Amino acid sequence: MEFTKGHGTGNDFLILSDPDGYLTLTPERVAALCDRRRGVGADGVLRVVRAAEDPDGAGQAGEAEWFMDYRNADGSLAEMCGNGVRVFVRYLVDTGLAVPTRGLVPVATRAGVVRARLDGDDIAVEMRHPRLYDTGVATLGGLTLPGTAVDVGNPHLVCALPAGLDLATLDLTRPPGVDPALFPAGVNVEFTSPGEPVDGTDRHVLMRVYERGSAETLSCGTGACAVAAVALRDAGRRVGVVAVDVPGGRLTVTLDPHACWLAGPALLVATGTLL
Ligand SMILES: N[C@@H](CCC[C@H](N)C(=O)O)C(=O)O
Repeated sequence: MEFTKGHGTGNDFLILSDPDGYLTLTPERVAALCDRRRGVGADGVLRVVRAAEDPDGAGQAGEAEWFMDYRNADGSLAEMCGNGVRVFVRYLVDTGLAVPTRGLVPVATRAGVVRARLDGDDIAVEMRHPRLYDTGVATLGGLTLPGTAVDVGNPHLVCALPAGLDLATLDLTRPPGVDPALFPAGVNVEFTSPGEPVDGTDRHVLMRVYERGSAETLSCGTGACAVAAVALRDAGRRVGVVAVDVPGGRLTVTLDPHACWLAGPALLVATGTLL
């Protein structure tokens, strides 16, 4: 079977084309493919299937031809992946599977239909509006960090570091502790520090993330949306443009009362054959 490798700000994906939905992807198979020593290596798998041919996508087939079947590196399913959608759309357009209509490409996901717009190397996607719904804490080493629970289609806990604690010093080789009663299905945990002002933006945030099902990654698009919403809330705002710097580069999140746009580079880098 052929595969394509792509990434968005270093959040990397193995893309498998399965238009008619014949492929059975077990969690074990996904984990083996994503293994960085024994497999191809990736933070997750994007299976490209016609929405009508997948039970999770069929209800959206009237709005989007293609369904993003996203799996984390450990084989678990996730509802949404912001960088994944952007790379998915790059694949659809580059392979001719989709042609933008009025500049937009719709994609069905487990969190509903989202729409993406192409702009050179960048792809922007209109995500679900982040919903800040609770408070929680993450524990890491000896630290207990208060945070905000945010729903972006998938769950997040955004924790601002206290002044003086350097983001780079966090040990994210192990999962942060969280309250399982607040996050029964697990959670992606973002750690943030304020960044220097960036022209054309209202806020600048530095972020590292420990992703549910994939461990620390170089970037997380839904995480950036969650972080942007919390940064604006903390500034007493509901709308604005936020630059979110992740270890893999920069994402820009634009929030208005009705929409949340996530923008950044999305690139395909290789194709190959699975043996
Ligand atoms: N990296 C993704 C998020 C992928 C899913 C996440 N690990 C989860 O389980 O919710 C992004 O760019 O949003």
